[in-house]
Amino acid sequence: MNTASKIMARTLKLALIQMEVSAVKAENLMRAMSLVGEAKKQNADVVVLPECFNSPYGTKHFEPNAEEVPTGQSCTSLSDAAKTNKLHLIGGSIPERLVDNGTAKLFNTSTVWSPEGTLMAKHQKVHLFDIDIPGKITFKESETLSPGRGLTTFDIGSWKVGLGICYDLRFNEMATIYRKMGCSLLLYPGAFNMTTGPLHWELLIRARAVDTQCYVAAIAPARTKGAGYQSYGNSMLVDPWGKILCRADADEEIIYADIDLSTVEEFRQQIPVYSQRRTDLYDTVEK
Ligand SMILES: NC(=O)CC(=O)C(=O)O
Repeated sequence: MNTASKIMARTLKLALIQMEVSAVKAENLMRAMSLVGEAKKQNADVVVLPECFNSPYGTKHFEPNAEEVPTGQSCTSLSDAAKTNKLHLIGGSIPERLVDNGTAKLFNTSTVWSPEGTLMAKHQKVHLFDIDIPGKITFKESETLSPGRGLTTFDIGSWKVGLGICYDLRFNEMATIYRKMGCSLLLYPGAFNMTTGPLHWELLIRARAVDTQCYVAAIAPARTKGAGYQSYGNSMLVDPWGKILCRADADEEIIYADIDLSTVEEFRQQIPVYSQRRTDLYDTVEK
């Protein structure tokens, strides 16, 4: 996109990077930067990395890999990659260390970078992944992480984008509020697992798309043999009709799709559920 079309862009080419993540941060950063370069060669306008792209996903990995935003090593690499390739880059997520009232806290944080390499937005995972399915998976992000306190939107061309991280995808109220704020695209870097992923991942992504009449993308790490947490993978982008436009399997892959604001507008006109809501009978938070 040149500067004029950047301001007005109604169509965008998205690249979702389902990358392999190892225990070596420097290796992950180099791999991510090289994959962003590859997406640029395919003319992507917006590139999205997965949740925890700089270190394995797991409570014991958060503290040793945590960095300050935006001064840490991972943010520096993301800023450079966005600037070098002149594209919008959503940096999946990283463990963020933030000193709050003299106390150091950790967050699961996604950063958004402009084609000039500046930080446009940051989202701290709002809903922490605390679940207990006996014999299958017990995970308690709240043992090490603090929950984010706000919702996050940003603009690319004519698009307002709403950002969430993984477990945030399960909360339809959050997506509904993004719709009320004017979003047409929702992005969820996320790492579902082999218990919840097969049944819920696609279902939730398509449900959020149809509920909000937005494009919805979810971007996972690739599944890595021997990793403590097995990512379901299956990154995908779904249109407002609920149709899957592109989908990865379990391995490392970049998937691409073009999105068009006219599709959002037409669908919203054809099935005008938003204006048909009976807010006299029920409502979520009004914006
Ligand atoms: N990892 C998550 O945050 C969420 C997840 O795996 C699930 O909801 O299932």
